[in-house]
Amino acid sequence: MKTITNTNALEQALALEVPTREASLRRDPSVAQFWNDNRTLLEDAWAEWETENKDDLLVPDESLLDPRLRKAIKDAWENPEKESAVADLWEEIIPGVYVAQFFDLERLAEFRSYLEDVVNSKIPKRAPYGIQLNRYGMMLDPRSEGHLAAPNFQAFYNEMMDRYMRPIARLLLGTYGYDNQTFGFSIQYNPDKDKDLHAHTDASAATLNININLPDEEFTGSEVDFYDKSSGKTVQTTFEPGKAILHRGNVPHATHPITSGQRSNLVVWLYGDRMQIPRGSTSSYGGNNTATNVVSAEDITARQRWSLPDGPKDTIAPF
Ligand SMILES: O=C(O)CCC(=O)C(=O)O
Ligand SMILES: [Fe+2]
Repeated sequence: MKTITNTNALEQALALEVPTREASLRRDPSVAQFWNDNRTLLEDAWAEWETENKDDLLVPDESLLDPRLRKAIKDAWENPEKESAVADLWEEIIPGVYVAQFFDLERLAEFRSYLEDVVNSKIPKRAPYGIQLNRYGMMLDPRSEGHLAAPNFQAFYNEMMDRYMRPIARLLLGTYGYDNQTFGFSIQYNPDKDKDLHAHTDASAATLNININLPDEEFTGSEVDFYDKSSGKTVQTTFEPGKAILHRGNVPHATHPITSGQRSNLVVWLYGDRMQIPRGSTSSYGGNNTATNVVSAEDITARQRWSLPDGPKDTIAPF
């Protein structure tokens, strides 16, 4: 059997005519069609881009992450009974919302320059338009068309989701049973465009929102409010370089307008098969679900938390 490999996918991808922002915003059927029709071509183009530039491109991996977090995660995978050292790195600011250092500040500039290389590749990428379109963002998960399909990036993304986010969410938020599936995108706020995000909940069991601003990239405004349903209080958080917020998707949150500078974040989600999220969760966008088979968090062992889901990844994308 003859297999056809696309040897000039990169060239072809660069020649594509990308749907306009207007068409994307109005969810014109031609937009989804464009990304679907070109899925394989774009994936091939990313692979070709990576090979062609292998001498200059960073190979992103977990060495970009905070050393203390890395050590605690490594120890917990080796011996799940040591998982409390991971929990100790996260500060709970309200029920269901935690903060920790995620990226290593020493390495963040390298990762940002990698993302700049990604943008400069000019390979068409789809911006996230879940709740509002964020024109400088991109889709990270293979379930989303037009995603950042560079194989080395995908390896890093999977490592982040499988080795870090899922067991941490199980440990802190009790998501076991509702975290097999992954989703992710990046966003960038700036004062002229895409400056805020109105109040919403996520269609996720857990959301990990990681700031990737460099220490000299200051900004004002852009605080994120989280609403604590149990006390009726709102907690205001300000992102710092490399810091991550892990929250239950059902905690209502909203982003204040950014008033100067820019803020860049990676936002990644976990949820269950068929987009299930724990009972009682409702979401203002991206989902259609309520779950049935609630597993009590107390019945889950440390060994179960530090394990990979055995089912396949599905292909349904929230947006
Ligand atoms: O302003 C942001 O960083 C987005 C906040 C958000 O929607 C989230 O963390 O889910
Ligand atoms: Fe959100």
